[in-house]
Amino acid sequence: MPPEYDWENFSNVTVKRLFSMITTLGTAALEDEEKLEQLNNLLSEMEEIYSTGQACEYDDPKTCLDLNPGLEDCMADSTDYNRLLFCWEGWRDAAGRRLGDLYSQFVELSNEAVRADGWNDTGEYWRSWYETADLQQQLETIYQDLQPLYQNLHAYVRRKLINTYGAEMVNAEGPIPAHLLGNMWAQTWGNIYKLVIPFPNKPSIDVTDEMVRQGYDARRMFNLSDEFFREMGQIPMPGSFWDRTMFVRPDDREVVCHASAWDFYLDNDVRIKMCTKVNQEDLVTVHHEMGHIEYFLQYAHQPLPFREGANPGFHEAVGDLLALSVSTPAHLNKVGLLPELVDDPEVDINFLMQMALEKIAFLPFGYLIDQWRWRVFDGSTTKDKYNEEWWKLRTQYQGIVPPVPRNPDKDFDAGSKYHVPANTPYIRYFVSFVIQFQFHEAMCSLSGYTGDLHKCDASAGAMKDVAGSRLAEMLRMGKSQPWPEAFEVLTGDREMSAAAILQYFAPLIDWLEKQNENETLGWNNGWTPPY
Ligand SMILES: C[C@H](NC(=O)O)C(=O)O
Ligand SMILES: [Zn+2]
Repeated sequence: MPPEYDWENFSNVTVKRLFSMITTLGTAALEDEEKLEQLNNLLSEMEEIYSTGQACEYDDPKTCLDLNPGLEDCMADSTDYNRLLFCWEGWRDAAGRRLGDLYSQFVELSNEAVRADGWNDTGEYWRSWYETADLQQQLETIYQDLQPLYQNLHAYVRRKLINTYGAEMVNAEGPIPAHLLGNMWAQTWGNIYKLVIPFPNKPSIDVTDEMVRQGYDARRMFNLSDEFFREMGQIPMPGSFWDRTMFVRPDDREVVCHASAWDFYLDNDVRIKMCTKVNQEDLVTVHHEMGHIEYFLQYAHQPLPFREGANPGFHEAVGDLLALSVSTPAHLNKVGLLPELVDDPEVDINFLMQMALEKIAFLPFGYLIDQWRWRVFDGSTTKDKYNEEWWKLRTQYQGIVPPVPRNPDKDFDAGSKYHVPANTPYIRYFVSFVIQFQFHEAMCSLSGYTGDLHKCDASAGAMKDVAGSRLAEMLRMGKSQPWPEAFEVLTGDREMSAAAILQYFAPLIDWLEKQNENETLGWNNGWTPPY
């Protein structure tokens, strides 16, 4: 059927862009009603399994732990090798194993649906949102630029874990057992800061204890974030946000506790759903989710197809960007969460280590999830190879290994990570972790700040209003133009680059290189811990 409008030949760029977006249907292109229903049923069944999964000891129901808070707290707080192993393996038995068959059925239907929309496979459709022909090459180049820093952090942390768990369980030249990094997926390592802190005798920069001491609750954490967005000249959270947001895990029903932000595209109805815990990690997550809400509010005036991030990485970067200012010891001191502020290079290194455990540790994880998924969608990774390929990438990029043998027929470890059963693309977080430092560098210089990038609190700059209004200008554009146009409004650049994140961590890189003089950088993929 010829198109009613010959929109591809329209001269008005904006109307042409609108048509191009409106005519892109994605999985909604699947005309077979029954198959579309099956696709959606598979998604809700996978979400149900993920949100109710539990690990129990000896099948004793009194010992059962949910992912949030029980199993995540186990991974965050325990330093008992075998207890960590119980939580790590228990979650994968409860969630991952039960999702393998459903996921492969989902892949087939998702591909059939996007092919009806003219895409080769779902991965190609997802990558199209970046409007960047050489996206994969650009990301690989940036990853290569960052790998030396990651390998230095990995070698340093590995040495510290040998000190904690012994050379039997952690090998000085091998990959690290995946359950020892303080997180269910080893994606951020902030929870083992206590094991790796460079200068333990210096004043703490972790504010969790102070938050608890001051009686912080979820709502106060959200208020602190909202106040910072206002201070930076952004749009305050609307009244309905405070009435309709889910701040904490309810005790009367099962919910998906993975934090999320929602745009109802109507009357400024925007909400967050989060099972907030009172700690520094969740204070950053509150800013992350509120960053999504801010973007929703800033582009609400745009025509519907433009009410998206300039690319998905932008949406993930907004909240983290502001959290980079909030997380500085100077800002935490200003809001009364850090009693004493000392100007001491060793405290700086402690701070940069804490940030690196969140931001550098994450980079290979953020990069590999969709490397795995794109190959599943394009068919080069077949179902029988799902788990083998998953661990090949996890060891190759992250330098970790499973602490117990994996059963290729039963285990589906990719399914133990929310975004796979929830079908949320993941490369957006790798993009975000790179561009948020380019945004931060721009905000800092626009605000008139001239010191070290890692010490910058943009809200302290004499010209913070200039920085805030430039950020708002970028956010207001939504997806009305290709992302380099929006990128240029705030940064003056048009390309992603690792330069800003490397500049932020420069003092730590020097320090780590000295620490690692006698360490092996990297790992031999073949080593496994004693089972
Ligand atoms: C980094 C990613 N953040 C998010 O989902 O909001 C995650 O938690 O895995
Ligand atoms: Zn997010």
